[in-house]
Amino acid sequence: MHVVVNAAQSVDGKLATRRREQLRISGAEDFDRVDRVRAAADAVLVGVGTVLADDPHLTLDEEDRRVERLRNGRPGNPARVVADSTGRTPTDARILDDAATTYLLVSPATPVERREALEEAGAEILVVGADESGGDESEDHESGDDGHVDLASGINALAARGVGRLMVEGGGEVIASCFAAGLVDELHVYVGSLVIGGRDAPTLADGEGFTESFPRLDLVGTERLDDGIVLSYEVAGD
Ligand SMILES: NC(=O)C1=CN([C@@H]2O[C@H](COP(=O)(O)OP(=O)(O)OC[C@H]3O[C@@H](n4cnc5c(N)ncnc54)[C@H](O)[C@@H]3O)[C@@H](O)[C@H]2O)C=CC1
Ligand SMILES: Nc1nc(O)c(N)c(N[C@@H]2O[C@H](COP(=O)(O)O)[C@@H](O)[C@H]2O)n1
Repeated sequence: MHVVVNAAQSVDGKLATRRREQLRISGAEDFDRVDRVRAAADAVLVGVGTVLADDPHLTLDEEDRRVERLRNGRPGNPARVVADSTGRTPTDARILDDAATTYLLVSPATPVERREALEEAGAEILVVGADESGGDESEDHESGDDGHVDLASGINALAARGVGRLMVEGGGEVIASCFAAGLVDELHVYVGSLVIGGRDAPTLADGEGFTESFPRLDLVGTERLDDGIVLSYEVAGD
């Protein structure tokens, strides 16, 4: 599995405001680049925090790209995936419409009735184990969260369904977990020319943070878009 993380942040590393409301950090040129990255992916993954905050659709904006995928025997849109330990995705979330397959990675703690309601709403439920290493409930900022799914197992389940290239769009908790589990191959960060500030605002990699064995990156590209810059990295080998 090849995992590509993409996010837009302010100069001070924030993905959104402390109110966790969606914020336009980049502009039209960068959204077109994001659409290209999505078009190359078999699936796009976000955390349920992003679903609750942004209600994203996670489909392609450009019809030409959808047509090209169909011509190549692929679904018009990449599949959508939510890391959603206890099935908190609302049944009327935009990602549950029929524009693409939507997988919810839930833990065994998700009640059966909740799983059935989400399936009824259009989701394919993949039950994967809980992450033993992360997800300290006591530190989970007012999220009502109760544990994290094991993303490595989730990725294996996706691979078994034909996903070979996964784009991770956020938010900060899920990106941190991907790095902590050593799953990331590429990182693309759009740095917008603004300061958001706020110690409680989400950053590119939240979670517990590293005190050693920091993920090291090789800077492989820079591109000026809109009024900001895209930094492209590959994750360095050992
Ligand atoms: N600027 C950007 O590019 C983006 C910004 N955002 C912003 O990020 C914020 C949402 O980010 P977060 O609150 O960090 O939520 P998140 O989207 O990272 O979701 C975290 C939640 O996912 C669930 N989860 C299940 N398994 C997990 C695992 N293994 N690791 C981590 N989480 C797991 C937990 O319930 C956890 O609370 C919103 O304000 C949104 O607007 C989100 C995506 C992109
Ligand atoms: N790349 C990027 N630039 C910004 O300025 C942003 N605010 C975001 N946010 C994320 O993009 C997703 C929106 O998806 P849809 O347009 O609904 O398909 C969502 O995950 C936002 O958090 N990204």
